[in-house]
Amino acid sequence: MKIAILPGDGIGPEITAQAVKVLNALGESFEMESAEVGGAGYAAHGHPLPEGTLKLAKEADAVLFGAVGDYKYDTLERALRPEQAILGLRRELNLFANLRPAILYPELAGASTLKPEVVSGLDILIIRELTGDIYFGKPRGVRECPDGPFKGQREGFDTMRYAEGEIRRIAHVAFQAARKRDKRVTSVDKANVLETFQFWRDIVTDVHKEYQDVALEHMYVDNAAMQLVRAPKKFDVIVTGNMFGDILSDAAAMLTGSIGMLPSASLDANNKGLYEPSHGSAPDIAGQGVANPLATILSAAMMLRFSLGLTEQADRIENAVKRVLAQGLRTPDIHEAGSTKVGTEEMGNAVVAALA
Ligand SMILES: NC(=O)c1ccc[n+]([C@@H]2O[C@H](COP(=O)([O-])OP(=O)(O)OC[C@H]3O[C@@H](n4cnc5c(N)ncnc54)[C@H](O)[C@@H]3O)[C@@H](O)[C@H]2O)c1
Ligand SMILES: CC(C)[C@H](C(=O)O)[C@@H](O)C(=O)O
Ligand SMILES: [Mg+2]
Repeated sequence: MKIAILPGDGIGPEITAQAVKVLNALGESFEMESAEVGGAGYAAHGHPLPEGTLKLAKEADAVLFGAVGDYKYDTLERALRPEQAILGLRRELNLFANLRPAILYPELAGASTLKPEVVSGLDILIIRELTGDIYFGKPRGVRECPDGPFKGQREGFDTMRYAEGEIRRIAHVAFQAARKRDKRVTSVDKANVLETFQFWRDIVTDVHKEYQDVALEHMYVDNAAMQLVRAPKKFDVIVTGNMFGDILSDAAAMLTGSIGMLPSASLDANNKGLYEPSHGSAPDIAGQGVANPLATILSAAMMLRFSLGLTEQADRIENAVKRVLAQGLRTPDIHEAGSTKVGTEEMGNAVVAALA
């Protein structure tokens, strides 16, 4: 089984190294090959998603991705910015289904900024559509404003759009995932204002006819953001579009104690996938050896489960993470009084040591 390792920028290489160490400790014979991506891709090959990196990602059975982004590249033309690498991979590999599970490990109840009784037992699955919406819609750009009080000035614009088939396939993913959980789906939209999301609501409602054993509710995104911090345990599966999913999943991450705890799987129609933490390259802490590697290690577990069919090995990693948390080991982002502060590498080593 071949795994493409794309560490990227900032804390990407630090956290990916820990996940690789854990994978190597499982006793399987994975073939792993690394390549530059993001700012590192631009620096080495003049492009954030170099041809060789894309080829490797396509031919591998799964991709383990760190993070991309570096403020020093923010003034480059958009096509050359690090973030284009992850967007390009999602599009080129057809990774339309992004699964972001927000689970609160009981040991971290005190690390969340919300009261323990609000978050304890939290287990929600955010399913974010990943290859459509305003992220990829065309036309986009800066043009001369055609009318209204600002006529003649420059205006920035993007296009929000969803094709029926794009909504149908992500709705199926959500209903099928719910069947394996608490059988409840909340579809999050902005149907009260946006044509795209009235259409989204209509299509999700239609797909739901095939899943009458699953309860469906619709919720506006502003209310969903509020409910996520008011009573997050009310949710089971949340399905939403690309942009709303981006925002809500960062909010959900904080319920789990830290964004450094939230893994993700980005899947195509055949469960081939790219696995990455939900957070970014965290330039503010890069190179300090303090980043939390658990979201990346848990993403590697998702990779074993969804793309490589190694369920038992995935369980081993997830159980090892539970053990290190029970031992009281904490990177600074989840540290609280009475726990033992460790760095990125120590945390990775502890997970390896805790593999049963
Ligand atoms: N998929 C990706 O590669 C991805 C995702 C999000 C942001 N980005 C990029 O990352 C760069 C920084 O973006 P940002 O600051 O808005 O978001 P970020 O997620 O990188 O960081 C937000 C905050 O969370 C902290 N944080 C993130 N991951 C952490 C971890 N594992 N352990 C401890 N703390 C952690 C950071 O220190 C920072 O304070 C930008 O260039 C952005 O475009 C990339
Ligand atoms: C870096 C950026 C393109 C990306 C996104 O917006 O999808 C990130 O925020 C994420 O959540 O994976
Ligand atoms: Mg994001």
